[in-house]
Amino acid sequence: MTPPTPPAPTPGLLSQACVLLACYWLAWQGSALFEIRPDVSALYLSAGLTTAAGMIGGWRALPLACIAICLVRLPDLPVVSLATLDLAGALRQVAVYGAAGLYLRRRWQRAAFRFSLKDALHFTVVALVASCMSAGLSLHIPPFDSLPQAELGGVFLSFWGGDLAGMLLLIPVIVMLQARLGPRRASFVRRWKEAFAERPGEASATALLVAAACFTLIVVTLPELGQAGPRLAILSVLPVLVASLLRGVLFGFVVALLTCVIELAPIALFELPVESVLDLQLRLIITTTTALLAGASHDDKLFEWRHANFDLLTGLANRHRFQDQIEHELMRARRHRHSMALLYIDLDGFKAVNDAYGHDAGDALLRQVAERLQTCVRETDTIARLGGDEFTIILPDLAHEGVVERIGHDVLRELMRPYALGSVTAHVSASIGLALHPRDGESATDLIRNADRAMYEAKRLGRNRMVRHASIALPVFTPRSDAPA
Ligand SMILES: Nc1nc2c(ncn2[C@@H]2O[C@H](COP(=O)(O)OP(=O)(O)OP(=O)(O)O)[C@@H](O)[C@H]2O)c(=O)[nH]1
Repeated sequence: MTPPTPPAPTPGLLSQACVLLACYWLAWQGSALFEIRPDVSALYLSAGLTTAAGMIGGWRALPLACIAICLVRLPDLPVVSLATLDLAGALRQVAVYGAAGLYLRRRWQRAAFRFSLKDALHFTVVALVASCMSAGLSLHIPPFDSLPQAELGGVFLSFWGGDLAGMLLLIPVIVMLQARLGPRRASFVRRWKEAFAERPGEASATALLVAAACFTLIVVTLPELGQAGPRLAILSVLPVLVASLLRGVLFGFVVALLTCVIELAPIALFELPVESVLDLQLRLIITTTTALLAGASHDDKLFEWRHANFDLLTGLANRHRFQDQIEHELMRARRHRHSMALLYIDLDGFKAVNDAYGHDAGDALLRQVAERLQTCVRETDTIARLGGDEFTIILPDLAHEGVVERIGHDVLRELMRPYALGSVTAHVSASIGLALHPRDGESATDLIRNADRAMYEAKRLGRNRMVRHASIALPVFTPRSDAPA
């Protein structure tokens, strides 16, 4: 049996506190950079950070967050006001956004790999409600509680807009960084590449995106647009919409962030006048919400398509896609009078790995098998996992049959190499059944059945070998497909 893998060391409280403090300092400075009216920031990143602290660290992180908020604001505020405004402000923030984070915690942990449309909607609504509550509470905190009635609306809106923009900008970034750049990055990149390879029109989509981005730059930065400028700037949401619909949340959000930077940076750098802070905040909110919702609907469709066509463990084609592909390749082979091969691969001794090292180790081995198979064939060949430890390879456009012998040999050699599974090393081999079109089967059904039979013959003969169907002396199923070579 494998010795249990030691748990990954968790960072200590002190280092967590330092990281949190550094994050709050950055968020505070980032928000201050966009303070376009005295005490009114276009976005308040601290709100998003507190929600993220609740989502990632749970309720234990919240007292720490409260202390961090007070500490980072200390140098920027007169000491007298600290006991009232700052502590009360920190408590308000932690109570509302921390609670929102705790509420989102379970959902976020489940949806760590992607924002589904449902999750994106849910998150947007929670952000909206939390920012409304927080802005409402702010009016009861000094010095805002002594403001005249007429000014309360403006204060409420600037708090609400800044907090909501800050949440919508920051939380998805944190969640996506956590989920996507973690240990599964490699498989994510592979899945991403595969998905792109599958989608046609990539070049025109990119051109469309570049055109939309240029349009935004012109709209947002050209002062000649004069009065129409601020109103037209809402069209800067266009590239975000295009990017999100074409490529999903992650890409859409990157474009949204760039768009927000393009909108905010000139204001902050050149101290340009801003007509209405709320307008600007609303644009940021609309931009980020568009990226989330449009991107999530794209990701949902992609997810469904992947589910229907790919094996989620290995990223290879699944049985359904394999069936489509073999029919398609057979049609091509008949039309061009090419021969085609089907390899039916079943691992030898895989159950023992599962039994000895556990299901997770078995899964890791299957993923490595998939990677190794990919090194043995061309990109145009189709590798599928039919289920369990059964794989198939379709080799279309065969120049001559000797190629199959070589590939079969490569596969056997590759799959025999030891598998490093964490702290243990496992060994398996493979039995391969080979059926060639047209000699070993005209139809997909014949070809699959005959390759499967040849694979069982390889097992019977002692495993770790490839057997060609035509070479087996087996009872005849159909006269044509079982004729000896
Ligand atoms: N880890 C893991 N195991 C799986 C998965 N799907 C099926 N299995 C297991 O794979 C094993 C396949 O059984 P067999 O094909 O009989 O295993 P084997 O030891 O290779 O036997 P031979 O094919 O006779 O050499 C079974 O124990 C299944 O429970 C999966 O997705 N992950």
